[in-house]
Amino acid sequence: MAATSFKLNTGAAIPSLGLGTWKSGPGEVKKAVSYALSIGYKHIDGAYCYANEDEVGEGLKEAFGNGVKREDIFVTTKLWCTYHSRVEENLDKSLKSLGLDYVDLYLMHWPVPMNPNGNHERFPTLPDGSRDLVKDWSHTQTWKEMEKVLATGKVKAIGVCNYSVKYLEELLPHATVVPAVNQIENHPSLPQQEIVDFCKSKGIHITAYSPLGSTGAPMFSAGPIVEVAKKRDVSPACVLLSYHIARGSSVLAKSVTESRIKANMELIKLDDSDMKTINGYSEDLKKSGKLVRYVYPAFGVDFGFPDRS
Ligand SMILES: NC(=O)C1=CN([C@@H]2O[C@H](COP(=O)(O)OP(=O)(O)OC[C@H]3O[C@@H](n4cnc5c(N)ncnc54)[C@H](OP(=O)(O)O)[C@@H]3O)[C@@H](O)[C@H]2O)C=CC1
Ligand SMILES: O=C[C@H](O)[C@@H](O)[C@@H](O)[C@H](O)C(=O)O
Repeated sequence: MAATSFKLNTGAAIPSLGLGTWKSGPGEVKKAVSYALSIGYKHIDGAYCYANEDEVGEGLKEAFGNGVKREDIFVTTKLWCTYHSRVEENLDKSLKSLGLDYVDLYLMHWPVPMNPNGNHERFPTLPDGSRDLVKDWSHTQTWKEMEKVLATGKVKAIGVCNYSVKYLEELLPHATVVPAVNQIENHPSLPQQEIVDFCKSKGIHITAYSPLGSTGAPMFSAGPIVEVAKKRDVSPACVLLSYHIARGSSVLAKSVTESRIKANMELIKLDDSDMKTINGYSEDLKKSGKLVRYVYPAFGVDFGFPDRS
């Protein structure tokens, strides 16, 4: 059986599988959250930036009304870029929307501060259309603010997203608290082995996002995924999600479709031969410079990922 949870450096357990909520639209996400929790999901991943936390909160409320206990589930949300110097303020907004008094994990969404007083609350731009970034505030300062909210008890653990080895090497000398999690894009077309290994060596747990290749699940048709799925008599989704559990990572899958939310709960223990097939595919893409990164927002910043500057 595949592991159902992993231990964080805080001592808490993070469930292996979480329901993603990015791009889960109005009228969809309440139902998705409530349904997922009713069939046994234990982890909901949200973010202030997704602009749907009110409805995620309605889904949580419905689930609690149906007997799900707060202490039995794990809720993650994220600090948005326009709030890097106002961490507690952004956290309080998320908690209010979610209807919670704490989250289990609070993540810095991207290591890039954006103008808190710009022309848009979430996505401020300059006259040339580029993102309005703050140049005199560093992500290491943001981390110190994240550490402060840990002391309030409103978050049980803090972590980061979208951190390359380069950015982690900048952060760690300033950190009193080592991030519990680094949430990164991860799938066989973007294995990010160097970050996975680095995080392991520092006790930072990896959570994989966009495991299906994000919108439309394009990873389903990758040859070796289909091959392993046929061999194991499971779906491509099952292979793509189970791949992370085999690597010691947790994984987030987004869906607003009940049948898919349910299907994505099927996780198996991939064996060495399955992993060899998948890793061979990743190696070939790496050698030929064909790794695929589906999520790379237009910050105009080099995040230090070897596949993309
Ligand atoms: N920290 C960060 O910067 C980021 C975090 N994330 C988090 O990770 C989560 C997952 O990543 P995301 O990018 O959403 O993409 P996923 O890789 O989870 O793919 C989601 C897409 O796959 C479809 N899908 C899901 N399950 C199935 C299935 N069994 N069969 C067929 N299609 C399926 C969904 O369709 P449908 O919904 O229509 O059913 C949707 O179009 C996010 O929702 C978010 O919570 C994601 C990106 C960045
Ligand atoms: O979590 C999902 C992604 O990181 C998403 O929040 C960003 O891609 C955002 O839409 C942006 O454009 O910066």
